[in-house]
Amino acid sequence: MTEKLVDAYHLAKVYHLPDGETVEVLRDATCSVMPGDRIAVEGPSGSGKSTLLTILGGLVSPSAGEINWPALGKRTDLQPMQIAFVFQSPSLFPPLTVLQNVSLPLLLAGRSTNATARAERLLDVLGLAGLSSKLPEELSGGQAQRVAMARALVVRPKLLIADEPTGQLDTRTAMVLLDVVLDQLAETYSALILATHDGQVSRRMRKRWSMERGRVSTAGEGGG
Ligand SMILES: Nc1ncnc2c1ncn2[C@@H]1O[C@H](COP(=O)(O)OP(=O)(O)OP(=O)(O)O)[C@@H](O)[C@H]1O
Repeated sequence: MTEKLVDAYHLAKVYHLPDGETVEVLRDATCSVMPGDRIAVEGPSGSGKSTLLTILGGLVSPSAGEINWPALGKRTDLQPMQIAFVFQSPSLFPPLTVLQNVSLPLLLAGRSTNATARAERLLDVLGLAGLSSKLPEELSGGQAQRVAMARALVVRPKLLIADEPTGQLDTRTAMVLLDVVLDQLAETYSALILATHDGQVSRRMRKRWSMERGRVSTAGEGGG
């Protein structure tokens, strides 16, 4: 039987603000992710998409509920090789070149053999080879976003979690990026969870979850 990558029950996330107020930004979220899944998470700004993604990826603990990663192991086993993230604002290391940024996760994980060659190949398929020796400060927002995607893919993660990864891209570039990402993930039957406001991007996913004021509906699982 194929094991789930993520198995989450009745997740909630509550923040206690300095003024004493309590905000419940995630409520009763039950969902799971299987190998090979393609999931779009849609919903208005502030509905809780980023919160859900960081919890599913093990970066943030829920205030209530239960989450497990049956096929991946314990929370401490998840990063950097099993679950990779692309954050809303690209988080490249300023002093490192593009090529160094992309190969870094492999070096940190002790997989230095062929790290540079793998990073170069990914930059090439993403159409970014010409940027290899540039520093992050020399990149446009969209270029930085695509470099961050290369850095996430370089480890061949079992699950890629991407928070609005095409937000700064024109539609054509976004679609080309998505083609490459889906091809790369298909090689290892890896899953993708992607938060997006872009209907064209979300239509490329097989499943669609929608969020509204902290609640997630997975009714769109059959779609696409
Ligand atoms: N650390 C925090 N402390 C307090 N409130 C927070 C914190 N992080 C997020 N929130 C609140 O949680 C709610 C959900 O935020 P979240 O970033 O998950 O939404 P989102 O759907 O991803 O929004 P967007 O589409 O604008 O990125 C928002 O009201 C936000 O202000």
